Amino acid sequence: MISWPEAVAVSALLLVCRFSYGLFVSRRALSHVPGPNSPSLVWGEEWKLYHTKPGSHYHGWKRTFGKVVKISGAFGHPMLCITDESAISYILGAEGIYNFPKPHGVRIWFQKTLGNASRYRGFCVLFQVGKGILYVEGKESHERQRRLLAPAFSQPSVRNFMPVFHEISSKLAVQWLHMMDDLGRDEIEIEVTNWAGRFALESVGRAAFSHEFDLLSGDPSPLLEALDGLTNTQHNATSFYMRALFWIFPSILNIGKKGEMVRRTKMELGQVARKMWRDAKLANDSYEKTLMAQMLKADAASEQRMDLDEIVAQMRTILSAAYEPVSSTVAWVLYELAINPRTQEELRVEISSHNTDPTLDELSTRFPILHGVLLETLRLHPPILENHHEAAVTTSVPLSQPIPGTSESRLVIPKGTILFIPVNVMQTDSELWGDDAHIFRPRRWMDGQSQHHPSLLAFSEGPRSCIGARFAQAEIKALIVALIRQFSVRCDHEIEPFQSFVIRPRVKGTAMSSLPLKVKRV
Ligand code: HEM
Repeated sequence: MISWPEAVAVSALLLVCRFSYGLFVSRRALSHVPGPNSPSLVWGEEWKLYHTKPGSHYHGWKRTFGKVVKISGAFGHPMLCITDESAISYILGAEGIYNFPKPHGVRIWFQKTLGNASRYRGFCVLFQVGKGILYVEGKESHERQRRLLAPAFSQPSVRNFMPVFHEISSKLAVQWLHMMDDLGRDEIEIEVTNWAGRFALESVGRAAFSHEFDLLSGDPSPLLEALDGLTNTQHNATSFYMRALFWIFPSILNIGKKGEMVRRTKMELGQVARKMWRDAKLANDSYEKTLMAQMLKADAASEQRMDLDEIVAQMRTILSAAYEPVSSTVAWVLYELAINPRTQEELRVEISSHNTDPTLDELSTRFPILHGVLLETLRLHPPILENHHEAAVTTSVPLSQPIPGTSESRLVIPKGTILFIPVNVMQTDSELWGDDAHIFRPRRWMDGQSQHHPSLLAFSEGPRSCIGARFAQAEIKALIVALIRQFSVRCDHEIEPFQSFVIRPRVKGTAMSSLPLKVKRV
C-alpha cells in the first residue's frame, strides 16, 4: 500500500505528464503557425499583455505574422490569436460555436460568481437553467435557454421598456442637477463611472425583473460595491497571477482577496435575486414580457415547481451580464462626446429637435447622430476586448487566406487550444473600415457605407451573440438623450483604457477605473 504523500506525488506527476503530453501534441499540430518567440517559459506572453495598453500587441502580431498567430500562455499553454474573417465566421457561427465553447477557466469563473449546485428539477429539466446562460454549453441546453430568454429581449419587449429607460435616465439627470444646486454652481466635476454602473443595474432590475434597486438616490449599495469590487480590479501583481493562471488552474479563483470578492458577489447577487423572485411570486407579476414573467410562466407550467437555486443562477447571470458592459459603454460614450465637442453640439441639436422622450422606433429612424455616436463608441471601445473560446474537439476551420508559407485553405485546431478573437483589431482594421479606421467618426454609420462594413463584433455574432444587444442600445440611447439635452460635458484629464473584467476608462497612471468629467448645465 502507498502512503498518502506518495499518492499525492504520483497524482501530481501524472497531471504534469498529462499536461506536458497535451502541450507536445498541440505544439506539433500547430508547428506551421507563425508567432512570436515566447519571452518567458513560465508566463509566456501573459506578462507583456498585462503590462501594456489593452489589445495593443494584437495589432503588431497581425502585421508581423498574419491573421492566425500562435502565442504561448502561462507554462507554454498554446493559444491562437485569430483575425481571419472566414475562421471567425465559422467559429462564432452555427456550424462551429458548439465545438468552441468558452474556455474552461472562463466557465469556472461564471460558475463561481453566478452559478450554483446543479440539481435539475421541474423547470430545470425543461430548460436546463441550472448554470445560467453564460455558463451553459452544448447545443441543446444552450438553445433551450436562449428560447426561454428571447421573448424578454425581443423588439416588442424593448419597445415596452422605453418609458422605464427614460424614467431612470431622467432620475439620474435630476440627481446631477441637485448636486449642482447643492454646490451652487452650474458646472461641477462628476465621477461618471459610478453613475453609469448605477444606471445599468437599475435599468436591468426594472426592465427585466420589475424590481427597483433605488440606486439613483446615490446612496451606498452593497450589491454595487460587490460587483465593482470584483470587476474594477486594481492593476497589481495578484491580479496578474489570477489572470495569467486561471486558464489552466481555475481553482486559483478560490484563494485570497479575489476568492473572497467572488464569494461576496455571488452572495449579494443571490440575496437580491431571491428577494426579487419572492416579491414577484407574491405580486404574481406577469407584466407583459419581462424575463421575470417568462420565468413565472415556465414555473406555473412545470409539473414540479422551479428550484429556487436554479432561478437565482439565471437571475445573477442576467444582472451581471447587463451591468459591466453597459456601464463601461456609457462611460466611453460620454468620454468621446467630451473630447469631440463638435459632435456633442450636433448631437444636442438633433436631440433638441424632439421635445418628448423618443420611442424605440423614433430612436432608430430620427436620431442618426446618436446611433452613429453609440456604434462608433462600441467600435473603438469594445467593452469585451477579446472573444475567448477553447477547442472542445480537434476541428478543421476554413481560412480566407492560407497561413504564410503554406497552401492550406483550412487550419486544424487541436483539442484544448485556447483561441481569442481580438475585437479591437477587427473593428479598427483599415482594410475593412478605411484609412480613418482609428478615428472617431460617427458619420461613417450615416453615409451609406456602413452597410458594406462587416457587422460590429462588440456584441459578438452567431448563436452566442449578445441577447441583450437591442436592450443595451435602447437604454444607453435613452440616457444619452436625457444627459445631452440638459448638460454639456468636457474632460480635463488624460484618460487611458484599463483592463478590468471589461475595458473601462481611468485617469492615466491611477489604479482603478474612473472618469471625472466637467458637467455643465446648458
Ligand atoms: C453595450 C452593452 C453590451 C455589450 C457590448 C455586450 C456584449 C456581449 C458579448 C460580446 C457577448 C458574447 C460573450 C461571449 O461569447 O463570450 C454577450 C453575451 C451575452 N449578453 Fe451581452 N453585452 C451588452 C449588454 C447586455 C445586456 C444589457 C444584457 C441583458 C440585459 C446582456 C446579456 C447577455 C447574455 C445573457 C449573454 C449570453 C448569450 C449566450 O450565451 O447565448 N448583455 N454580450
